[in-house]
Amino acid sequence: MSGAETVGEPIKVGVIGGRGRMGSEVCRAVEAAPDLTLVSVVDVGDRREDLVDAGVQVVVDFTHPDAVLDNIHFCIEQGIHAVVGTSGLDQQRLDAIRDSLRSRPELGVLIAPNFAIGAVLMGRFAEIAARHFESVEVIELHHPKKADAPSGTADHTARAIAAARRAAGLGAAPDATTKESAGARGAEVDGVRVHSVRLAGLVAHQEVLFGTEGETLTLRHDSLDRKSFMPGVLLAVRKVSTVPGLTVGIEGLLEL
Ligand SMILES: NC(=O)C1=CN([C@@H]2O[C@H](COP(=O)(O)OP(=O)(O)OC[C@H]3O[C@@H](n4cnc5c(N)ncnc54)[C@H](OP(=O)(O)O)[C@@H]3O)[C@@H](O)[C@H]2O)C=CC1
Ligand SMILES: O=C(O)C1=N[C@H](C(=O)O)C[C@H](O)C1
Repeated sequence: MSGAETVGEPIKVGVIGGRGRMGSEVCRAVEAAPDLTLVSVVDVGDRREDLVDAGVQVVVDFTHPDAVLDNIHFCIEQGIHAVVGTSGLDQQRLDAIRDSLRSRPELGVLIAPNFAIGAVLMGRFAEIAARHFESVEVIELHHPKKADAPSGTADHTARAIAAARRAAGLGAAPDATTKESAGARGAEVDGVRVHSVRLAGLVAHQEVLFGTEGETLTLRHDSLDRKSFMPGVLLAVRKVSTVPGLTVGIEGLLEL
């Protein structure tokens, strides 16, 4: 099944990880959307085949970095479009998804490190700023139940900044540290330092700090509620069948 955008008929949506923090929010958002219908919710211990039995056209996955790749392969095998928010899909895993999609070229798999419009814009602004500053560091701050560090968003931002710096001919950011406690300078992602904070009370936040002689620029985004991700998720659900193949990020759907 692949034609999810049938005019007049609600798109049949299934959610994997539907009892989690994000998955339950997605279920509420889908149920409130008149053009979508929630027909299957799957979590740990449930049969993924229920998605197929329910005639799901688009699956939304918010599960765990260890589970997501297998779920995507399952969707492709079953001919179901997939919208994926789960983090942990590195280049090697993205290549495996592209391989898998070769047998089903009509299907769309849309993976977004972050579905919040402010976070997407912050990434774009960071790319623009990157070539103008000799120094840059990323700080991501999240709730303490988050499974992975650094966050998928921070990883994506750091790699985009690194690519922009390379294109501008910038070398490594200055850093004369020769003595440090383990972890004090954060993780290095494509040459960019990324610091991860886990703190009760937080949801999902990121700062990108730029510096050059005599000035600094700080970009900051705050998701204060998981509802912030829902417009992006619903947009992806509505559009995924129109963008066959693998799409990373919702920038294209937002025409950014
Ligand atoms: N792209 C974006 O905009 C966003 C992405 N995320 C990402 O989404 C993912 C989920 O985050 P969050 O909702 O906070 O996490 P939760 O732990 O709250 O939810 C994940 C849910 O998936 C379930 N689950 C785990 N493995 C499987 C599996 N194999 N099959 C079915 N269900 C499974 C979990 O069950 P159990 O608890 O029993 O393990 C849990 O109910 C993370 O990778 C996070 O980084 C989060 C927010 C925004
Ligand atoms: O786990 C979270 O909460 C989030 N995960 C995503 C990530 O790893 O970047 C997106 C957002 O930061 C919230």
